[in-house]
Amino acid sequence: MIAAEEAAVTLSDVTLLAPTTFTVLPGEFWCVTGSNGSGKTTLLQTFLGTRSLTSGSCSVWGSPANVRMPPHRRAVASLVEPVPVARDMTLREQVILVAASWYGNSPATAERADEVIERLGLSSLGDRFPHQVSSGQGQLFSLALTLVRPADVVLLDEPERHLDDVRIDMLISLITERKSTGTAFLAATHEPALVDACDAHVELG
Ligand SMILES: Nc1ncnc2c1ncn2[C@@H]1O[C@H](COP(=O)(O)OP(=O)(O)OP(=O)(O)O)[C@@H](O)[C@H]1O
Repeated sequence: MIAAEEAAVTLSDVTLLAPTTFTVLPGEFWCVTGSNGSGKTTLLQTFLGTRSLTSGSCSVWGSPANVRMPPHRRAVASLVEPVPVARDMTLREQVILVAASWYGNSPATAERADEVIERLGLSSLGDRFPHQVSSGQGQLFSLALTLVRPADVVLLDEPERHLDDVRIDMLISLITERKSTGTAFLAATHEPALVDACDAHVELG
């Protein structure tokens, strides 16, 4: 489903991503590991299509990753760059809005959004505004906005950011359930629990 073939990024004489090759199949959860500065975010950006490769290739469903192409944007959900949020809408309203933009505005869509909110432990905070939650709760909100939409591939950059062990377990169980429906996950992480839960990982650096 997603494949890197000798994918590399250099800027002048700086190596952002050394040549990297791997393939993630539908329904697989892969982690990208490696020390700080080893190129994990850069790799996710190349699959997102926001960072150009200097050699090799990164493809989604056999096509080069290109954020300008609607089929690519439809296939790929991501929490790599900060997710834009509205200050004047509650968390629940925003998750429903994203779900409705993909599934249409219906009671079933609201139920779908509520389920993601509940699975990420945010039910009691649904009526709050983004500036009224903690850093970890804000991270869960960003994950809810990312996971509520359909996607063939989900790219996550350090999804464990600000989360405690209980919330990391919640995230793992949501990923595990979603991958069983065929969605592929690629997560850059420093979190051992995520690496333990994944099907395979690629180590950079
Ligand atoms: N715009 C840039 N110009 C030059 N070098 C850059 C630029 N952006 C990133 N780098 C360098 O590219 C390398 C890879 O950065 P990247 O953010 O992909 O690493 P990372 O593995 O995600 O790190 P971390 O674990 O700290 O998040 C780093 O050495 C970084 O300093």
